[in-house]
Amino acid sequence: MKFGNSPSEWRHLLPRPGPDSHKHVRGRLGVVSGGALSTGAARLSARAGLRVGAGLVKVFCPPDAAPVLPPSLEAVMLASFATPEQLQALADPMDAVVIGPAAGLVESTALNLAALARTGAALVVDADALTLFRDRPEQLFAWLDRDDVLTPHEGEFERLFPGLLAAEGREGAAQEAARLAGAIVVLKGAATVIAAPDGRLAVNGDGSPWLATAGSGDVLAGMIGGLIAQHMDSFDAARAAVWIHSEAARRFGPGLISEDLPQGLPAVLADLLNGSGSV
Ligand SMILES: NC(=O)C1=CN([C@@H]2O[C@H](COP(=O)(O)OP(=O)(O)OC[C@H]3O[C@@H](n4cnc5c(N)ncnc54)[C@H](OP(=O)(O)O)[C@@H]3O)[C@@H](O)[C@H]2O)[C@@H](O)CC1
Ligand SMILES: Nc1ncnc2c1ncn2[C@@H]1O[C@H](COP(=O)(O)OP(=O)(O)O)[C@@H](O)[C@H]1O
Repeated sequence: MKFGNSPSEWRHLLPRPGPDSHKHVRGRLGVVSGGALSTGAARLSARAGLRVGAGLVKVFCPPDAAPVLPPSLEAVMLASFATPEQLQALADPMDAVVIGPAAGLVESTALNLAALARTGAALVVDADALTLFRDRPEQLFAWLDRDDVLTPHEGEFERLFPGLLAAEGREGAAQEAARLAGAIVVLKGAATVIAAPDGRLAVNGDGSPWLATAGSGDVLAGMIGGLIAQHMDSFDAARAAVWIHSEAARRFGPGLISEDLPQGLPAVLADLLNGSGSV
């Protein structure tokens, strides 16, 4: 079933806190950080997850990053892990976890992903956690559930699904990739295609070119994770996040850097939830 991606299709599904909500009820998001020199991407994801409404966001970092992160995290919580088993224990209470942004193209990233797959959390798999599996995509797919989300740009997509884009075009390739992976696939680009293994397909055709800046994909991964943590269906979370991300960039315009995106989200969300403004 093919959808467009106008807000009228999903705005009624956006989460909002009720009078009895507390932070744990609103949704818990985990974000796996890279090492001491690679923490920025996880910070972007975490901040975006909080801004999109997750009640609690925790960054999980390797021990060398633990002294680096606290000065740049305020509302975002922090926990360090030394082994995949420790990461699994930390992630177990989470509703969703983002892994991949600046995670490193090292085997520990694969082991960490396997550990997360043993938890009940839905996974958002991006960047290095995609590229790492370029020679063994079946291993990644075997660890995924149908509510997990892969967020490749075209380069990452080609690494996991060689030749599929050229053979099928963007929509067909995303659909086939979702079927092969058994998970939601968000094929990013000027037009972003969101495909589910059950055949649902949405095309977000009006992406903002101001998003062509380092780290904007890390923000999107955090937004998708933040909406899933709030118990939104993963396909709807992904297509809503893609639209909101692009709208925040469009409103900011020239000079946008990825740090600006999370702070642009409240105005877009307010217009969506209140049914006002330009949306
Ligand atoms: N704040 C931080 O800490 C940030 C940290 N980050 C982290 O840095 C790490 C490495 O990131 P990265 O950019 O080098 O890896 P990646 O995107 O695979 O590019 C490698 C090659 O792929 C290609 N390629 C790229 N995009 C493409 C596209 N859309 N469509 C098609 N092809 C595309 C392109 O090849 P070319 O076309 O130049 O031959 C490019 O040279 C990673 O861990 C990431 O998470 C970033 O998130 C930024 C913010
Ligand atoms: N020209 C463009 N028009 C619209 N959206 C774009 C354009 N270029 C990039 N984007 C969007 O910006 C984001 C870039 O993500 P990604 O390539 O993973 O960057 P990073 O790894 O630096 O975070 C994606 O959401 C993509 O759809």
